[in-house]
Amino acid sequence: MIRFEKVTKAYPGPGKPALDSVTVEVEKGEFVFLVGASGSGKSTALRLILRETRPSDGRVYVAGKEINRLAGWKVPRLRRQIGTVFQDFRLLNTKSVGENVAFAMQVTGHSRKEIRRAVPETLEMVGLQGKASRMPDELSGGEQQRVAIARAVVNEPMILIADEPTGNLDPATSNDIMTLLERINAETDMTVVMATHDESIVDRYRKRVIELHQGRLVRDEAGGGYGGRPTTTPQGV
Ligand SMILES: Nc1ncnc2c1ncn2[C@@H]1O[C@H](COP(=O)(O)OP(=O)(O)OP(=O)(O)O)[C@@H](O)[C@H]1O
Repeated sequence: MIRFEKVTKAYPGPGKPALDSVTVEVEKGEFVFLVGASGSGKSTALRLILRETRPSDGRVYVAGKEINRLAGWKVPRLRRQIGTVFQDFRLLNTKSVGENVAFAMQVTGHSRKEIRRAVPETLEMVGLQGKASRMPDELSGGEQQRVAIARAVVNEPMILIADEPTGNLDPATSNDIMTLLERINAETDMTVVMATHDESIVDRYRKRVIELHQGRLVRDEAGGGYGGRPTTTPQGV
């Protein structure tokens, strides 16, 4: 579903590349934690998947397409296949909960009938039934993140990218959000890539762990915890 082949990303200016010859593959339906210290290249990897930036070298494939070769007009179609969730929720604060979720369907050209059906269904799936007319600032952080997740999945993307989704939440609420992400992954077979610093989450949920260190892939371990041992053969080559 996602494949990096010797991907290097160097931003302009001096210093090491943000990603340095990373080769890794994530299959459809997997749930993967992407870990590493601040500056290790996690956000860069996620931005490459979304084609918000392009590799300096190597190839990035998403759903069988090499995204660097994708024509500009096809990028919106690629992005429609990818739902995104962030630490800071990024809701539209002037729109209600229901409108936030509906908006994601409006911009992708769904009919009003489809939207009327899917929005309540999705809000129920994330545990927000009855809250469609609330405004985001009337919700707790955990509830706001549920709205963001509903918005990310309402168009049934193939991939869900979550960049520190529990970063602003207390431990109990973080666990609720993890339970929800796990359920979405299990029930829909959506591929989930979650960048996180949250050691307790990584240790508790025991997913595949991909670890970056200064732009290099140093660990790729099924069911690994946060502090597993780096592999001695970076890139697995
Ligand atoms: N737009 C940019 N221009 C120049 N350098 C950048 C840019 N974005 C990131 N970098 C650099 O690339 C490296 C990797 O950054 P990146 O944001 O991918 O790391 P990260 O692991 O996501 O960090 P964090 O956990 O703090 O979000 C860092 O050295 C960073 O300073």
